[in-house]
Amino acid sequence: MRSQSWRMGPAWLRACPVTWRRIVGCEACISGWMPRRPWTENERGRCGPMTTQLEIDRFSAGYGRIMVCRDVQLTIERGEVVAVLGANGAGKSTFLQGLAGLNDSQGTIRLDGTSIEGLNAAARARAGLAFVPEQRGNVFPHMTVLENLAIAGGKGASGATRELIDEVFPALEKYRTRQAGLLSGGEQQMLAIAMALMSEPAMMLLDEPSQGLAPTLLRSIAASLARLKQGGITMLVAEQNRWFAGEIADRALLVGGGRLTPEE
Ligand SMILES: Nc1ncnc2c1ncn2[C@@H]1O[C@H](COP(=O)(O)OP(=O)(O)OP(=O)(O)O)[C@@H](O)[C@H]1O
Repeated sequence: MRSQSWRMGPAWLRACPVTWRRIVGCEACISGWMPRRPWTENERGRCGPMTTQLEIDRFSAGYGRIMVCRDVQLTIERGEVVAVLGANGAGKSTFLQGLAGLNDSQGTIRLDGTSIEGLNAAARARAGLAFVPEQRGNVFPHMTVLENLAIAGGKGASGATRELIDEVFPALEKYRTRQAGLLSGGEQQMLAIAMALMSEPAMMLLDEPSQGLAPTLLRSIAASLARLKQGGITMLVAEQNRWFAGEIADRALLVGGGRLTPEE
């Protein structure tokens, strides 16, 4: 959907200098999340530079010599949200973990035009690929919400990032001094996503964020991710829940038989 604001004003106003963003910007730049740079309309009608975020070519991922996903070719534009759908055991997690450098993989991966396939998981994370795993417990249970965020933030996230997290996950704001282990499963999932955001990643890889959530929390996390999408965050989301994927994704790919194919 094309943002209404793009239809306003003369063509020369279709830039996004920060001082004008509340007048002429689209939802993505109003969040303040996107970096300052010359803007153009991209294919999806959102405000943002027309740049490729992730490029994968002849990419395979698996365990030892067994490649679960084979010969994947995929391009994801900046600000795009792509869902990877498939049944249990189809290879969704293996694909995401392969991109994050957590299993055995081969092929080309370019993040913002820079090749990262030779890097280990920590270096890929530093390069801007934030992985949020499927299992709960990827928070430090004996530390408070604030301490978890501080650890994830390293040298310190920007004010805009902290504001975005507070806005998208108000429950975390409410429980900031509570131990993470005392949060509900859904709140721990929110914290895990917020921790990934604290590193201000170029792109997030989310492995089944809907898993095990009650319907109310499911809607809440879907709304949070949709808000992050409005903020221009690029995401690759492995999912089994088609409703959830449909709420947040621009397009979907199906995993099956070791291949990734566009969903019709
Ligand atoms: N560490 C591992 N070593 C060897 N094989 C594995 C390992 N982890 C997963 N597999 C196998 O890889 C295949 C794909 O598993 P994967 O977890 O990627 O599927 P999935 O689509 O994410 O499933 P689910 O939705 O149930 O999490 C399965 O056959 C699984 O048994």
